[in-house]
Amino acid sequence: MPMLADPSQKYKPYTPLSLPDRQWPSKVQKSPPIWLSTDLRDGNQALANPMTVTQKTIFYDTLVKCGFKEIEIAYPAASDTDFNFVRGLIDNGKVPDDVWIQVLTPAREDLIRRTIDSVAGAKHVIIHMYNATSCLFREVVFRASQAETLALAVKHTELIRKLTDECTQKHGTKFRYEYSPETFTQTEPAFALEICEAVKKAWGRAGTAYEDRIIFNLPATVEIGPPNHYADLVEHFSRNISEREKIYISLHPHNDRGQSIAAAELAMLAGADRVEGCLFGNGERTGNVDLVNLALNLYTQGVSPKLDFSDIQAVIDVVTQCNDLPVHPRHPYAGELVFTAFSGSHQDAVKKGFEHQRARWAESERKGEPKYWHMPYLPIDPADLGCNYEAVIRVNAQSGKGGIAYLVQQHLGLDMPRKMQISFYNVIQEIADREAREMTIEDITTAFRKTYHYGGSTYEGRLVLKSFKISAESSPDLPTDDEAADERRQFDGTVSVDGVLRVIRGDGNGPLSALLDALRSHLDIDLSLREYSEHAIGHGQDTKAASYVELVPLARDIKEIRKSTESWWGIGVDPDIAGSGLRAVLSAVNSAIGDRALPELKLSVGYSAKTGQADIASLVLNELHLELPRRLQASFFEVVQRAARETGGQMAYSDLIQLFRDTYVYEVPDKTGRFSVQSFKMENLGESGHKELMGEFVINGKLTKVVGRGNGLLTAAIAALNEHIDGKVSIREYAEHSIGEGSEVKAASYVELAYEADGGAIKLNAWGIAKDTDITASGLKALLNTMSRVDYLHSELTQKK
Ligand SMILES: CC(=O)SCCNC(=O)CCNC(=O)[C@H](O)C(C)(C)COP(=O)(O)OP(=O)(O)OC[C@H]1O[C@@H](n2cnc3c(N)ncnc32)[C@H](O)[C@@H]1OP(=O)(O)O
Ligand SMILES: CC(C)C(=O)C(=O)O
Repeated sequence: MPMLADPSQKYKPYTPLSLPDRQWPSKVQKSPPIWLSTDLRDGNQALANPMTVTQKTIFYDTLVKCGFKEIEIAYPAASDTDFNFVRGLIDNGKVPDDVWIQVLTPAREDLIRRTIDSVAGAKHVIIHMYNATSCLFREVVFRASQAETLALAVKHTELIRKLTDECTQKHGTKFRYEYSPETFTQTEPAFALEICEAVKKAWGRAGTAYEDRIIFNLPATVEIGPPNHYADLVEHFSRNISEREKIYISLHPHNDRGQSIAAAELAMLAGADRVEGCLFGNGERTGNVDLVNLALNLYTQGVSPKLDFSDIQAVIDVVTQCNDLPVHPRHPYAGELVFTAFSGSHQDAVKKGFEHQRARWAESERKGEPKYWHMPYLPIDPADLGCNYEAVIRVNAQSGKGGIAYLVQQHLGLDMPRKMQISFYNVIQEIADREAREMTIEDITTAFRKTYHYGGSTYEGRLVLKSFKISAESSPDLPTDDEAADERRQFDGTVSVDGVLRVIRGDGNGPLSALLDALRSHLDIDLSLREYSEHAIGHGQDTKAASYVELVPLARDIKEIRKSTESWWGIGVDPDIAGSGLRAVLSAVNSAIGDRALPELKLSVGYSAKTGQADIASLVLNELHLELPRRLQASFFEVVQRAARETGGQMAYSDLIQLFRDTYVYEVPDKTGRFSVQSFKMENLGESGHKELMGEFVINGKLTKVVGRGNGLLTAAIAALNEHIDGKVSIREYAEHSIGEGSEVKAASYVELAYEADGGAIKLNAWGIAKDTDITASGLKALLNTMSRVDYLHSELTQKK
């Protein structure tokens, strides 16, 4: 049968109440009502599978934990399960002193007696009796007149009064009474008042104290009209019932029209003191009013509801398991999706909202003012309900850059610049579109890591920064009288290129352009810097720098840089700001080069070959793991050039490494045996910070006891050495680094000595190298190795003379 063209022929509208002086529309709710949870009332829960005693107990515990002080725990006469549940709570002392348990009974003597038996011995009990009072029910269900209906209510109220008095005398149980003219909203308002007046009189002991007030519960048993109608009926009742001060007016809205929340809120303004309902709106048919929703509506108006949903998920878990009904994903406050923004514009607003709020709250804190929640699209702070912000922004093909950037910020701590956000958004869009699904946090962070080669060895690109030094010294290749040269920066570093270590160097206006210069000259990578930004991550000692760069194809000038349509973004994080910038450059470079072939490290060098100092240093690094200081690279380069010239051309790679070992007596026996360390020990000399070295060195081939003082090991050793050699040595440069990791780690030391003899007639510089598990020993050995080299060079010089 189709829907009717004229439904007025089938459905009658509600009958409005004439209440021209209604007060409720201009009132504002400033305090919470008394809450009554009716979740545990049998029948009202209307569950296909009523709860077991265990489930009811778990639910009850949750209600107590949330702060309910009045809980309708059963319709005890309905079943043994309910009766036993009530007894169990009482007998096991599970009812806190400040909680009133409520039990429901119809107006039938046998059921009333069993109901009161069920609660005997409890401390605080509300007996709730109901009979239907509307015209429809009177005619159809009870076939009773108004007078008979009233008499039924009065008679059973009197019975309850008698039985509860007896119970109080016998067991000390304190009783309150609640009466419901069921189907109140369909009952003639005057008759509802009349029957309640009669019930009040029959009860006979309503007083003004909380414990003495009679409760008139005015149910919208079936929601038949709009919320304003319910409010009118409640205000009419509230204004006309006698001894209002001895009464709590309670609401019991159902949700047949989907307006139970509005009905409850307006009826509270109309004078109600109390609300009955269920968590998340469970209940007969469309449910009872949702108490969580109502409470949190008050909360977001700045009114404490005196109910605690700080861990709302725990409450949802209990309720869904006990009711075996889900909470809808879009359910106010509780649904899985209610704090979630999928669409780009919402995400953008939320992200901006959080940023704005952070600043606003800092200002409020400074001024000692409240930190008000004021967020686009989020009426409540999810954190107040124990939810984190993880679900606030979820990403699918409809999401925008703002949301994605927010997630990257939340999960990786990285605050991408706006243009990079757009660039990364395109990456995510492409994946979301291709895979036609929601992108998880993991999808997004993994895509970020892969795109920018960020976050550990798994995501490394082809080029990885291993070590670097930025110096302000002007390059030997640059004219030293050029003033600009002094302001320039020089990059010396080691970069792994497709797994092979390369020593590269370059210079520029700053560290980043110096690195780009190095990449250009050593690896034919031609890129220019277009944008750079940075921010700190973390606090105190753990602070790191995050840098972001945008690179474009090599451009001649700023105009060309700006115009470029092609660009690559990179990110770098490092405790050192220069390090983070350099890493960001390499991150972008890795995207720019893709899988393009890069010039390989040349494997043969020679006088005529184009191999430079850095290439030779790279070979030494790959073979011996030694990161030669810049000046040692230059020195060894000269040695190589000379050797190549002497052999008339190219030099094999293995010969070059052997040449290095022999030159610096590195990991080969010193054939002359003229300088070495046999033993040594160091002592601190009081507070001066000076040290004394005592030891046995082989000096000029003789085992010699030595003693020397200095402000460190090397200066003390130099002092000792100078006592036993012709001429004098002093340290020109010292460098060290570790080789390997963990327990395998070793120290490599490099010493450059300046030597002077024959009253200045002989002057020479020499380098020495040593490796040891102990950093002190490696330094000392390097010094003595250098002495061997000095000795060798000296004798070479003397022979020439
Ligand atoms: C609106 C609500 O949610 S009220 C709560 C609903 N919850 C329940 O009903 C709990 C579960 N109910 C039950 O277990 C049973 O109904 C019982 C045990 C209470 C009673 O069972 P029965 O005696 O078999 O009666 P039955 O279930 O048929 O109830 C209908 C009878 O109760 C009468 N009745 C209904 N409501 C009331 C009332 N508030 N006061 C007095 N009598 C009532 C009806 O007029 C009818 O009487 P009749 O048999 O003389 O025509
Ligand atoms: C018993 C009454 C209060 C009831 O549940 C209703 O009318 O919905």
